[in-house]
Amino acid sequence: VTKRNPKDYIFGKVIGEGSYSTVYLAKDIHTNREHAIKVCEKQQIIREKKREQVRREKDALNILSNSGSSLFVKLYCTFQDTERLYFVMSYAKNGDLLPYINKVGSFDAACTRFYSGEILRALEHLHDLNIMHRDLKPENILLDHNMHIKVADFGCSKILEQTDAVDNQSILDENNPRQRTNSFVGTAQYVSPELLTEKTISPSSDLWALGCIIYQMIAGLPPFRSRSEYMLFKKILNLDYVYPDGFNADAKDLVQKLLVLDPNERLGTKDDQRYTSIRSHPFYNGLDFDTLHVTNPPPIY
Ligand SMILES: NC(=O)Nc1ccc2c(c1)=C(Cc1cc(-c3cccc(C(=O)NCCN4CCCCC4)c3)c[nH]1)C(=O)N=2
Repeated sequence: VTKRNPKDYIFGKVIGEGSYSTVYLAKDIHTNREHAIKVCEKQQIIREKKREQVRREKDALNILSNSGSSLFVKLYCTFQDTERLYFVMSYAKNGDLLPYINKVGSFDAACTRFYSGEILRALEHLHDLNIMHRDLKPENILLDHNMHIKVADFGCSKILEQTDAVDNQSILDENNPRQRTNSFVGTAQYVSPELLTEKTISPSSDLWALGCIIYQMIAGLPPFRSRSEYMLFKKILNLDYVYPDGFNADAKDLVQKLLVLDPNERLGTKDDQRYTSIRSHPFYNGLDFDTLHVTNPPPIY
């Protein structure tokens, strides 16, 4: 197969922007298929010391693209020219989850169950592949033409190498030193306490973010908010958040079991098979996780 180049695509509107990348809607002139092409400026990557992140993103996307799951954006191909790197990925026509939460203010229980259930299935798949996302938030949960999710943006992801061997089971073992990472990752409102303090890396940090997202689907805003990042981190470390009146009681119980300061005590971290204890929480009563991908999503209104 000949290597693609920018001339194989008609570039359209900008559909995403990052500190060192821009995502364009583009059409492949040979297949007429629409793609999202993430274009990274090489100079910017070097200036921002993001080479490691770009490499991790490509490695994670390659593993996921060959894993057979439709719950993630697929990486079709990559190429480069003198100034830029190009990642050709799936185009999710309906954009990300955040404008939908903002548009309706609050998801009803059926929508919260369905969409948090799809995110849970994505985390089961991701963590079973020893990959952590580490920047899970509504803006990184995309919606395809059928309104099913596709998780995007693996720029903060970490593939747990054999040497790390850090997953929730192994860090339960007292004499297993916690792995430390020196790079702060993620978005402030959704970052877990252990990433703020010991810099521990564990899949459990994505379960904390899931708790924040479930809260936000129902309350309309994330649980921890402040204009100052320092105050925001203080609130996270003090578990300083409140449930609005009328918050679904089962969802509240589930969020309380995910927004736990100790990453080893979060619901799901002791499961032999991920994440049976979250799937069996009363909030998900009646939801068939194994057919979610072929179920028509409930309308968001
Ligand atoms: N950092 C990254 O890697 N980012 C990526 C990667 C892959 C990718 C990606 C980002 C995508 C982002 C994206 C953005 C959009 C988009 C942008 C602008 C407008 C819209 C849009 O109007 N969608 C209709 C949905 N609206 C939403 C609000 C309520 C009414 C209806 C979609 C569609 N897909 C994508 O499709 N594929």
